Amino acid sequence: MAVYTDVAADDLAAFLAPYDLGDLLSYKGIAEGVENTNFLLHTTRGSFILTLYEKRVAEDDLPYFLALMAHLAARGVSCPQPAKTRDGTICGTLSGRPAVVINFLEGVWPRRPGVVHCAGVGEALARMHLAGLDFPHYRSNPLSVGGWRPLFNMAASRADEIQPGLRDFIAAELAHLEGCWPQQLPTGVIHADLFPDNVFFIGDTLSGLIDFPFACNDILAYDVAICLNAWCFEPDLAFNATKARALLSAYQRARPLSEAEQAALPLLARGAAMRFLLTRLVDYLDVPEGALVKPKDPLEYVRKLRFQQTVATIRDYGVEAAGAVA
Ligand SMILES: Nc1ncnc2c1ncn2[C@@H]1O[C@H](COP(=O)(O)OP(=O)(O)O)[C@@H](O)[C@H]1O
Ligand SMILES: N[C@@H](CCOP(=O)(O)O)C(=O)O
Repeated sequence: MAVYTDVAADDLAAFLAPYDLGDLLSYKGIAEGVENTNFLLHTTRGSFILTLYEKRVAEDDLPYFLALMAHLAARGVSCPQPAKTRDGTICGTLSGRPAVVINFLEGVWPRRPGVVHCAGVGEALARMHLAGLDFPHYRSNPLSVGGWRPLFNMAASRADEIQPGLRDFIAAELAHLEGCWPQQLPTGVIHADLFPDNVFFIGDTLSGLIDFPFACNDILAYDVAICLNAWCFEPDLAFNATKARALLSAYQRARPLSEAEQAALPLLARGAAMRFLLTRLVDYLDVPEGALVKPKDPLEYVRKLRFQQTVATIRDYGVEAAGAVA
């Protein structure tokens, strides 16, 4: 359960008073997510999600992704919308944290993503990338290649507690990635955390995307690589080429990848695996006292990274190269 910050009922009632969200009937901490504190609110006007932003979200970044959610929704990408107070304010402060109320999105995230879900997320990701092309704001990605060494430095001295040799493994891979990270690929707005728990479905139909605090401007194909890692491995961490084909084909039907993007995909997937390995490692080694959270397993991403190191071309994902989109 991700609840880092407690909220007293009186404080919540005072926080909600300037909104037109009805009277608060109940609220409870949400047993999912690892980054921020989330509560499900029931009011006389319906259900809402209250998010208190924690350590990885700077208050200055909130306007970017709150505006992005409105921009995407206006272009047909289903995602929650922030509630406004009667004077038009979106973000407030609650229990000392920046806090926002968003509407409740119907659907459930797939606990065991199948091929149909991979196709759904591939298409939705491409549509999100296209919808973001005219988004007028810019936020660099603090968790791209330049942000990985500071994370490594935070965890390096204790990495071998998780797995002997992990420190040297990461050090070598990080040096490699820093030396050849691509600079010329198409960029735009990326979600940067589009894992299965951030994509809702009703039946087999995708109903919406949530959780935009990592959204930023970065290499579009890097977002595809994040999804390959998050969606196309089995619980035993075997790579599933059928799922990768479904995800990449659906993506490319909406937004074909250039030859350069296709060629870079294995490298981007190594970087994407490194990014989540590092944040998981840092979080695993430093769970805040009293926090209700189940940290995610860094070793899952060591295994995924080791797989991606064996991939030479997009064909190794079971996908035909440029032009031949299934
Ligand atoms: N708009 C929403 N509608 C319905 N449920 C939501 C919504 N936003 C978040 N949730 C629920 O809260 C959980 C955690 O949200 P998430 O945004 O992933 O957390 P975090 O901020 O920690 O990444 C989700 O898995 C989902 O169950
Ligand atoms: N997706 C990240 C963790 C952050 O995502 P959340 O949506 O679970 O808060 C990971 O798997 O490491």
